[in-house]
Order: sequence, then structure tokens, then C-alpha cells
Amino acid sequence: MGIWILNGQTVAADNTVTKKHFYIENDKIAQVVDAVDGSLPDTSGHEVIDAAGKLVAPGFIDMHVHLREPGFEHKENIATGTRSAARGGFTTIACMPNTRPVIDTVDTVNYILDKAATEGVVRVLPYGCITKNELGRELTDFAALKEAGVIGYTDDGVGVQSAQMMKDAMALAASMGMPIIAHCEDNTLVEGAPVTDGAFAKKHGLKGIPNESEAIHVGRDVLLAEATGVHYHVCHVSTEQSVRLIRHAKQFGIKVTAEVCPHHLVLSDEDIPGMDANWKMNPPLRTPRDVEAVIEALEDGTIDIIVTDHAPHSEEEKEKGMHLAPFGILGFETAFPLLYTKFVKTGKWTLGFLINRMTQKPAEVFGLPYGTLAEGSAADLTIVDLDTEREVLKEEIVSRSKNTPFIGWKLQGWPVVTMASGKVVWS
Ligand SMILES: NC(=O)N[C@@H](CC(=O)O)C(=O)O
Ligand SMILES: [Zn+2]
Repeated sequence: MGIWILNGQTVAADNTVTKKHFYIENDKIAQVVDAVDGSLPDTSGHEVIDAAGKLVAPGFIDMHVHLREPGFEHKENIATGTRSAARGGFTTIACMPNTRPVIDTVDTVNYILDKAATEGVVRVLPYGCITKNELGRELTDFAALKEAGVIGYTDDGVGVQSAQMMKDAMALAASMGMPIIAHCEDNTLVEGAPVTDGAFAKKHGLKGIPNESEAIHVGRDVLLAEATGVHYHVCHVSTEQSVRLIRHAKQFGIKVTAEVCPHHLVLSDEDIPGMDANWKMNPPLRTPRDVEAVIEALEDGTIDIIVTDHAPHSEEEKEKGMHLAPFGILGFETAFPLLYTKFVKTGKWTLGFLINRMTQKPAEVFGLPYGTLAEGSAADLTIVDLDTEREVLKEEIVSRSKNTPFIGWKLQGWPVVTMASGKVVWS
């Protein structure tokens, strides 16, 4: 017995809309049929999901998430994090290694893959650390980590401060055909600042995080990527200066790709209502000029993909206030509705563009066989109700943490069924 998904609207990257039926058998899309003139396939003996009037998209892919396990299970674990992902329509997620211990050994990679297989509901792809303990002093065993199943190397949460260390990492990764994923931040420029250097910092007398703290690493690293030939991927781009450097590097033929988060596309520092740490994340919300720059960069292909940087922290931790609370906000459950409401509903982007940057494009950038609804591919699908407006309610958040600035926002574009590897994991 299989599952028929009937009469869903699909939308291609060029925004062509087609109505289709999908037959799911085991963990694969076994058959895709054009739904012409109300024709229906023979569904007898099979389960049926009626997708009429709904969008059927490839399961969303999120290449930057924090699942917090092992070590910070009071914030999130693989079971709760993957369920939160499923509610957001994500079926493949790549988890960052800033756990405790960090993902710098084969044992920790195995631990995560085992947990994901037994307790997770969506596909989890781990990154391994660039340096041992993310301390920036000594490279990890790249070959052993690759063998264990990591999809790239990153010290996310902290920037690799030494240019020589980064160059060595890139040379080694390049020799193995693996990417380097960089959290770009020069520590000497950011000490103790909780928000960006902008209007909010000025108003509250706070030290600001300057744009250069991010862009200096981007500039350094595109040169190192050129020298080593590595695939270099920039995490959570937030500044106009970084955009400029990436655009220039791409024009020059350097193998650089980049990601942006929904909050950096939708919010600026001028939206921060007060000293509330649910508005504190790294990189911080930047100025309206930076927001314009990252939007334009995503539109013109300078920035390749959208990621959430899902970064759960407990309420006790966030209640420590703007100065002491850790950086980070939730991402999974509001990402698509936020972007759909802000950019597609208003006619700024096509639906096809948004879907592409959350599915096919991330798959392309990281060489993954997902993000497609083609026959024979993994049965990862997200069915979305584009019409019903709903409020973001704290009590409905599936993540173990609740740290989001979007509570109370009224949004459209809610995933109603998420299927991962042929199983319904959210409805
Ligand atoms: N983005 C954040 O504000 N925080 C992340 C770390 C990171 O992605 O840099 C976290 O681990 O909490
Ligand atoms: Zn980061």
C-alpha cells in the first residue's frame, strides 16, 4: 500500500504552476501524474491525501541549524528539533557542531547520526568542526570526519581567527572535495556588544557590533578560497559590505556561495522594540541599508540560499537580558510563512523563486540529491496552505525553546503536511 497525494499545485523555479498527483511508495516518489481535466488515478487500496487548493513543494532544506544535542538538551534535542523542523516544512537539515562535546570526533558524528536515525523525524546531515573544540588552534581529522559522514567543516558559533589556520583548513578540504562553511566574525572588533552598531545601540547607549567584524572575514576568506580552490560557503550574511565582497569574488570566478536568514531579510535594528533578548542574535539585526543589500543580493544570486540558523535557547537564558543572554533565535517554524507573507504576498518575489531558494538551490550548492519532486527521488514533500492567515502562538511552538521575536505576528503560508522519506511527520 502506498500514498496518493492528489491535485496539489506545484510551482517551478520560473513560477510555472502545474496541478499534479504524486504516488509515494516506501521512501520514494514512485509516480508523478499531471492532473488534467479533473482526471484521477486509481487510488484503490492506497492512502489518499487531498492536496486540492494547496501548494505541494519539495521538502524544504535548511543548511544551518542548531539541534543542541549532545550537551544542551535543555534548549533542544534531536527529537524536538527535528519535529520543529517538520512543522516548518523542512525535511533535510544540516546541524552545526557547536554542541558539547563539539562535533570534532567520529564518536560524536556517530552519536548524532544514531540519534537522528532512532529519534529524529527528518534527515539530519552533520557538519564537523574545522578545529578541535572550535578553539582555532588545531585542525580536526578531516578525513576521519568525512568518512563518518559529515558534509562539510565549520566552527560555526565562532570565527576562525587565524588566517593561516583557515588557509590550512581550506587547502585540506579542497584536496578532499569538501566545503568550508564559515561563521565570519573577527573577535577583536565585537567584544561585549549585543546589537549592531546602529540606531538601537545609539538610543540605548550600547556598544555596537560593527559591520566590518563580519566583512573582514569574508574579504580574507574569499582570497584564501581563491588561493586554495576550495568551495567556500559564507554563513548568515548580514551586511552590505559582505555582499559587496561576495559579489566581487563571484564575478572573479572564486568558488564562493552564501546564505541569508529570514530575520535578516525581514527585520532591521530599528525594529527592536526594547531591551528584549528575543531580538538578540549573531550576526545581529543590521541597519535598514544592510537589509536592503541582503535582499538585493538574494534576488541577484550573490546570496544563493535561505537558511534559518535555528538557534534555540531556554527562557531562563534569554531572561538574563540583552547584555548577558546568549545570541540566537528560533527559525524553523516561522521561516516559510514569514518570507511568503513579506515577499510573495506583496508581489516582490515569485513563489517559484522563494521555493527554489529553500529547496533546489541548497541541494545544488551542497551537491545533495534532494529538493526535487521528480519521479524516483526521495519522498520529501511539504504541503502548504497559502491562504489561511494565522497568528504565531507561543503555545503552538514545537521546539523545546520559545525564543522568537515573531510571536503575535499574523502570517500566511503555513505548512499543513510534511512528508519525510515517505512518512507524514507533521500534519
Ligand atoms: N546565530 C546565533 O545567534 N547563535 C548560534 C551560533 C551561530 O550560528 O553563530 C547559536 O549556536 O546559538
Ligand atoms: Zn554562526
